[in-house]
Order: sequence, then structure tokens, then C-alpha cells
Amino acid sequence: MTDTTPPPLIDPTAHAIFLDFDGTLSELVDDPASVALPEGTLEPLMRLQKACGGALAIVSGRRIGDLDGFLSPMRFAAAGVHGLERRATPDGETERLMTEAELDPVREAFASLVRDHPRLRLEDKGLALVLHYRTAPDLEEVARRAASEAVGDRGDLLVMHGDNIVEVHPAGMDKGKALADMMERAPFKGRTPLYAGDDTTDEYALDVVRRRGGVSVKVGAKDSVAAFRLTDVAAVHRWIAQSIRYTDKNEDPIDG
Ligand SMILES: O=P(O)(O)OC[C@H]1O[C@H](O[C@H]2O[C@H](CO)[C@@H](O)[C@H](O)[C@H]2O)[C@H](O)[C@@H](O)[C@@H]1O
Repeated sequence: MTDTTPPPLIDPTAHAIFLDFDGTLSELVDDPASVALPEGTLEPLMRLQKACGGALAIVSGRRIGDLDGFLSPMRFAAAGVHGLERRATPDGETERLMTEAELDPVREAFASLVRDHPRLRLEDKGLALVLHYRTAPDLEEVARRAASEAVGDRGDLLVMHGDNIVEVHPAGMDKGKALADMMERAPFKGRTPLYAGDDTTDEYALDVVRRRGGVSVKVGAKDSVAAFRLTDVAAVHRWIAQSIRYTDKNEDPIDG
């Protein structure tokens, strides 16, 4: 369904800018703790944030605290753990919409699983638990089954599949809902939403943005509801840099 059309340039005067992190701003790597922005890309991102008056948020499956480390010294509004964590303004407090204890039985089941299968990696994000199988693709089914069994018939928990990961977190939130909430508040309210993301979990946000007449951008080759496509992380950063150059020259950005 995704068009191969490249997106219009970002208009910092009109767009509310929402960006995914892994696979969009940073390349996917084997070790989730070892990600980094490509060299020279943080400064244009910070200039974009300034140009849009702070109407830029990172919307990620990551904890906001982890994003802070990867994007330092930039401070930014964010939805973390698929919207279960929120920071409305760059210097605001991070709110958590649920508590960690709900996941304790799953936490125990996953700890036992990785003892039996040490090639699986467990990432404990507090409000979400992730099993990583990027470096052990033969264990994908083991991980998926374990997640499904650990959740069982608990309707308060959700199993989500991402890029070489299976994740369990409290139900009721996703990136689309998080984006819609942020659009109700300054400095996003009244702007046109723009979202770029690469993974299946980004589809919730891409769908909300497309329905609202915004700019929905899929990064990579997977199927998507998005209207536009960028090929990879490098293309995302070229797009940001080009958009900033247009703004700096005071030329009219191309309509979105
Ligand atoms: O919403 P995102 O910002 O895209 O975060 C999604 C998940 O990102 C991380 O996992 C992904 O990136 C890792 C590092 O490149 C990679 O090893 C893994 O296979 C990817 O799925 C993060 O570890 C997860 O917690 C996020 O949910």
C-alpha cells in the first residue's frame, strides 16, 4: 500500500514533528545498548527542533531516560515505551502511565527463559519487557511462544512484535494514541502532524497521521499505511538537513 513517493520537506512553521528513534534516526544494530546517531546528524536535528519552536517529539519504544543518553545534549518532548512514558516538554518531568509491578509474573517467566536460552537477550524497560532474537533468529518462535504463554489470558497485558523483538507491556497504549494526545497540547496543537518511522509499531502513528491529513513517512521497505517513503536512516537525515537548509534560506518549504 505504501507509495514510493518521497515526502515533502519538513516545514518547521507548520508541522508538528514526530520521529521514531531506532531504524529511523539511528541504524539498527545487534546490541540495543550500543546505538548512536550517525556522525554529524544531531546538530541538524537540534536546529530543526529550534526552528519549529519545540514542536518536535521523539516517539519510541525506548525508555525516555535511554533516549536522553543517546541524544545528549539535546532535550526534547517524548513518548517512550510506546506512549506509556510521556514528557510533554523538553525540560518537563517524565510521567509513567502504568506501574511496573503488573509485569512481575512475565518478568519471572522471561528471566527463566533466558537462563534456558542465553542467546536470547532480555531488555527490562520497567513498563515493558523485550526479548531480542536479532542474533539468534532460530529462537524467534521460542521467544514468541514464551511471550504468548506468559501473558496467557491476561487482558491487561499486550504482546507486541517489532523488528527482531517480541515485547510485553500493559495494554491500552500505542504510538498512535500517544501522538493524538500530544497533538492536543502546545506546542503541537494547531499544527499539521508529520511522523517518520520504520517498524510495525510505528504503523499506529502513521495511520493516525494519514487520517488527519498529515505527512506519514515509512522508512525502509516494509508494507505500510504511510503515504510517503524514505529508503533508510541516511535518507531521513538528508531530508532533515535539506529541510533546515530551506528554512535557513527563508525559501518557502514545499507544501505538505
Ligand atoms: O520505537 P523505536 O525507537 O524504533 O524503538 C523500538 C525498539 O528499539 C530497540 O530495538 C530495536 O533496535 C535495536 C538496536 O538497533 C535492535 O537490536 C533491535 O533488534 C530492534 O528491535 C529497543 O531495544 C526496543 O526496546 C525498542 O522497543
